[in-house]
Amino acid sequence: MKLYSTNNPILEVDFKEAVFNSLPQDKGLYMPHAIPRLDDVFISNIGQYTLPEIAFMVARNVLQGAIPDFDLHTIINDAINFPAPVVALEDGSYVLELFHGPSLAFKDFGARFMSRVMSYFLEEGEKELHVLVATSGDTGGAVALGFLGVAGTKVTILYPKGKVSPVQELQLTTNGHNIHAIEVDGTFDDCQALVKQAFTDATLNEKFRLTSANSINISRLIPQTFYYFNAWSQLRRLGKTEVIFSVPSGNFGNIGAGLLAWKMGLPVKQFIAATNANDTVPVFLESGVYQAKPSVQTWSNAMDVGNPSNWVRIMNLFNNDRDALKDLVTGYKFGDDETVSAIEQIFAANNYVACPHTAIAWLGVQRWKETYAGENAAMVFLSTAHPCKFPDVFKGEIASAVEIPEQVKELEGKPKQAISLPADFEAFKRYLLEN
Ligand SMILES: N[C@@H](CCOP(=O)(O)O)C(=O)O
Repeated sequence: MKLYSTNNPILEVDFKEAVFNSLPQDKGLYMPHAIPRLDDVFISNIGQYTLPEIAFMVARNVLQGAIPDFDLHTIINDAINFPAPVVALEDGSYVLELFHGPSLAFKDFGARFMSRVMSYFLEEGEKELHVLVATSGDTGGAVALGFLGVAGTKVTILYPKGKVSPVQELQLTTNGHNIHAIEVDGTFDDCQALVKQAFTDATLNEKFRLTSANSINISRLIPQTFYYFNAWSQLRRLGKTEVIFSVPSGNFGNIGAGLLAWKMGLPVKQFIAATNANDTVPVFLESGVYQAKPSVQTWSNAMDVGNPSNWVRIMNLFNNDRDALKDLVTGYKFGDDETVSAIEQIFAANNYVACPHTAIAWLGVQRWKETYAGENAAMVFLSTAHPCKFPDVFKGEIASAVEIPEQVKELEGKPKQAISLPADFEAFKRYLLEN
């Protein structure tokens, strides 16, 4: 498998180098030179395969031998050891539940696969790997659990102070060992900018072996393709012949993975990129003007991203042709009031509690159905996080209906371990050098 930089199409690095570098020096993002189509027979018969079997076939197809089959099997069976069911709702739509992993968010797919791949590639006696990650809520917890105790790694998580939910904060800050947390007085975009700047800083790169666990790292994105294929497998078993995915979108890694899956031959009729008030992409799709803007805080905090990192990858997949992209991707934006009302409507119609991000994806389905009356495709909205991560959002009987999983109960009372920093690169750099 060879990868290029979105800023330099003739660059060629192998998978291991892309995983450890995270970002090319030219500040582009790595993309595979070839995204081979999966065998048609496999896709036609996908309904007979399990999630780990699908994950293996998909990973092998894209990695092209970068990890030998036996080792890839081991990595996948260890990493993807939780289900991702498609659940039919009373209103005729389907919810793809991606929150059954240890951190209760879809990020477990990427973080667990990535940590095992890095550990596989790390050789004994090599310099410690310093993993930097910015989070607006869910990535941090998944990365913390994915890397906790992984020999030869040290993780630093940056999160925006006061802008993640209390459960998310506990997931990030109570691990100890090789996991360190910094609360940054700023937004997620500030955290992401600090991490990106660290990769281009000569002193830091001399002293540390830095890598990123955000979806800018290609090894985070590949495993997120697995659940799209697995959803299609479940829909085929239900006799469905067409699918539309509505994806709650912030940093655009999730929908980016869906588009990679589509490139590999997954027959998707349409993707809906559903955002909150952080609407950089819907505005671009509508107007052609891409204007990154400071993120604003919403109830769907993990999607509070004003400058989505993966957008460049998505444009690249479509040769920067907005019209071609618009044939497959529709952008919708929804406000907090609509989100809260969607949570109430979903509960009233289905007795189902959706987290705010999930509710936005459901709203995407509703908007599509209003626009295209008589749509026959299965409408699947992605549920990216367990509702218990957002207790402040729910009231009354909805709040009472939220089940609290064991791993959240266990977090109660654990002391927060985080240091505070301003959104200032020199302060961050000093912290890294002194610690
Ligand atoms: N929504 C994310 C933001 C970081 O995105 P990533 O997919 O690049 O890790 C979060 O929950 O932290």
